[in-house]
Amino acid sequence: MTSVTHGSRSRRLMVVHAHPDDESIMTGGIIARYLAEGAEVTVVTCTLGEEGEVIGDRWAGLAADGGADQLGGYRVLELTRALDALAAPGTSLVPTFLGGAGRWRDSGMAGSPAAEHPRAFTNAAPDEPVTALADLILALRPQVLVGYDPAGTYGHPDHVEVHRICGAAIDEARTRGWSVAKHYWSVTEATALERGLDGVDTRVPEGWRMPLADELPRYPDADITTGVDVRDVFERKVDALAAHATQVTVAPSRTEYALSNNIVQPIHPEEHFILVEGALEPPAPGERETDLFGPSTVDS
Ligand SMILES: CC(=O)N[C@H]1[C@@H](O[C@@H]2[C@H](O)[C@H](O)[C@@H](O)[C@H](O)[C@H]2O)O[C@H](CO)[C@@H](O)[C@@H]1O
Ligand SMILES: [Zn+2]
Repeated sequence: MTSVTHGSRSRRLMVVHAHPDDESIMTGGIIARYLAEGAEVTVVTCTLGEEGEVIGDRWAGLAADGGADQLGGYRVLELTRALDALAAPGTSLVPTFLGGAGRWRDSGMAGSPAAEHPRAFTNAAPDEPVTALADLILALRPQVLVGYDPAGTYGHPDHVEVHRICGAAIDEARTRGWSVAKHYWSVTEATALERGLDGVDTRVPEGWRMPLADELPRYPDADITTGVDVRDVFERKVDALAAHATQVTVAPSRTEYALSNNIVQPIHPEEHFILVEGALEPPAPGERETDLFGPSTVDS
């Protein structure tokens, strides 16, 4: 049966991410905004982030490399805290790990020996994570699914795999009875990046540095189909970033952050997306959607 869903109560959003911290970095605003508007939001995380570097001394001993290899468990706590920060009063949000917590492991940056680990996400049998995600789609029936672009955001192998499994799982779910109405890639808009970095160099926190000219990923403005204003939930997004304290440091200004590489990155008040397929009413050339669900979403 097909019905047109306008009310936010029937809106169901699924965001799919590689590691704990990506959800807040790339989609913290839309998670908080749509939750606050009454939508059901599912944050799928594919690994525990076991291979992350650790900011600061307090938890450095948890790292995989030369440490106790307990960082993954600790990042579950950080993710739980971040999702709490994004959830408006009266709403709740808990982690959903693809395949269950611990099923797949952080593969490390490109070239890392961590990719050889038997549970490494990029070492999985190709169809396993796809079917696991399709199972979640069939169970939760999101009208909108947000994943990553083909480059895997900045080329991280786990991000590239998230891109692959999202497209494949949407296809599999369609054959098994649920059509995701709209599939987006979460990306950074070039102008938003430039605007966010403008003027920051005069107040870069001690030890941080400005990014080199093309160091941070971005897409030309013309490629962006959708921009969602998240200013109303901006402080929640900042608090969620701060919850990932082994991975993210928020600047005193609360308008920039840095990962363990100490490269300044803006915290964006608008989040940008590329609509991949399934648009009921694709935006006219040169125009942009401002709502992932758009004026109406078919809830088939
Ligand atoms: C945002 C993100 O995807 N972080 C990943 C990434 O972490 C980066 C990596 O350690 C890199 O070497 C550092 O320079 C950078 O500062 C880190 O953010 O890769 C990690 C390992 O796979 C992953 O755990 C982390 O979530
Ligand atoms: Zn990541």
